[in-house]
Amino acid sequence: MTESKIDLEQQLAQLRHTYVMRLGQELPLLQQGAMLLYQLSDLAWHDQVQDLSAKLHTLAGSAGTFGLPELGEQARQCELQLKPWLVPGVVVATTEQQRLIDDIQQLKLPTAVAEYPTAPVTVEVAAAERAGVYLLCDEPALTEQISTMLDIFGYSYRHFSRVDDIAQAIAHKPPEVLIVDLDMHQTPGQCLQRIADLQAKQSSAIPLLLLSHQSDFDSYLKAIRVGAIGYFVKPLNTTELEARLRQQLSRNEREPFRVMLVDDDQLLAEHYALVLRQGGLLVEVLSEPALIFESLKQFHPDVILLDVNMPFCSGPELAQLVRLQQAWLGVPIIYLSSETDGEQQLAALIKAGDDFITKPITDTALLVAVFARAQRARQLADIMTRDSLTGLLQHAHIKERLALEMLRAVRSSQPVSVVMLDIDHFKKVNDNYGHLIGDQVIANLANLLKQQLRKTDLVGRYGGEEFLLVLPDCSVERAFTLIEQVRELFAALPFTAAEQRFFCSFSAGICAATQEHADLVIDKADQALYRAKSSGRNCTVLSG
Ligand SMILES: Nc1nc2c(ncn2[C@@H]2O[C@H](COP(=O)(O)OP(=O)(O)OP(=O)(O)O)[C@@H](O)[C@H]2O)c(=O)[nH]1
Repeated sequence: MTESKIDLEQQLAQLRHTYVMRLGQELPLLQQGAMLLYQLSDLAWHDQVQDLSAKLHTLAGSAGTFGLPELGEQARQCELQLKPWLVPGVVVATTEQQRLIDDIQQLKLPTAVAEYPTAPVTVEVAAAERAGVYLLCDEPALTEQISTMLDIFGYSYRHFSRVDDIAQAIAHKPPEVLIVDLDMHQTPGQCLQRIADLQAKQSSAIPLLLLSHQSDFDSYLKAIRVGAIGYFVKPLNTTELEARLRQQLSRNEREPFRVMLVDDDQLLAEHYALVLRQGGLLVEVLSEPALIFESLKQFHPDVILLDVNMPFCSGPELAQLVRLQQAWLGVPIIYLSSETDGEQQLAALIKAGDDFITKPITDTALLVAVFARAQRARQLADIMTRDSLTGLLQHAHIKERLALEMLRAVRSSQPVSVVMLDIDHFKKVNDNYGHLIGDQVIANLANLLKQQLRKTDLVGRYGGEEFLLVLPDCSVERAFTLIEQVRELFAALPFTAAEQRFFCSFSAGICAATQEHADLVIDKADQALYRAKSSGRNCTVLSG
């Protein structure tokens, strides 16, 4: 067992201990409160019913989370009995009240509280334990095409032309990604069977990218059944293959998903936060709803998890508040609530909010549910701000990010470099080889830029074949060396169209982002680019 897992279990056990201690004090108070029903009438009786209902609701939602599912279920049954009494003016027979009071007296802590069930929070196999890319292909031309792409983009890879050899290598050290040409000398069926045998020996499936000439439903189905995460129909588009490969390999570098958790029950909130953090998510717990806007601005969550029943300000009210501000319209709001009544759930969703997760929930189910929603939210946010051909930031968004980086640079006194980059004689590429091939050239340059620059650098598609780069903490001299390297790599990247091989190049202009307006800085980089074009293209020019 890893140290962090032991640590998690100790922390969860501590929280559970505190919870059980708290219940030891709260249950007798709840029972005394129920006895009061006999003595109260009218408004005071009604207030007491509301108070009991809220306490039973909280107990129903939390007890299961802390390993007391029977107690949670009993509390839920009591809450349901009480529900019709919440209607103003209702008359409740004494026998019915007696039954509820008896049931509430039955709510007890088990004498021997079972050990806390270990949280089966799954952790993926660390990338460091795996080798880079393995390629299985016995066709020389295709192998060369893929190897060139892998070389240029700097992937570490090994090539195999026999299944037996790759099986041995995998047994020694499995790769992070396996690329397989299904049209090897065996039939695709045989090849797939061998891959399935290899996958069966792994503790977690190797991500698989398959190449084939077949594009029927049956072939796709068989592919996903052996663990394919990508399927490429020939003739192979290496740009697409590289983009998928990078997506897969950069999964471990992706910024963690950010979750804001709003719950007035601190113990529960801490428990959920621990579980989510253990699953690799960044969690901010907010117990003071009035601070929501400040927290949103500072934390920028991918998902907001909201309790429904909170004093002073309910979950749906808080959700409506969040939706008042345009900036947070796209952030999904999920209610994490012990509300099981479908109608109440719908009423909350109609006000604001997107989904319900019902408490109690197991740790794994919580992690999976939140992870899936955060991932989807990040994907959608990307679609809204990124260009569909290249996955780069769109014109308006890269300009916005430049302005932000310039502000940050003032605070940190670090230099920011701005690069304007344009593909040379691109009109000719389109005219000679067609628009689709032109698109491929643009996408390839985008991939190369993403791959060569740092995670913190920002790359945008400024215009058709024009790119704007923002490089934080980077002097213009360093930016020059970096862009020259990318320029040389791009100029060496072969493209193929109708059996013809051709090469492209780009020109670039660089300037330092000083304390001017972002538009002026872009203008300076553009003038440097113009000078690069006039001095023969395929070169980089520094502004000033
Ligand atoms: N395939 C493709 N072509 C595009 C896209 N956006 C713009 N273009 C084309 O890019 C070409 C740009 O041509 P010009 O601005 O004349 O520049 P150029 O031919 O690259 O020449 P220089 O920049 O002077 O080296 C035009 O033919 C546009 O139609 C795109 O998304 N896809």
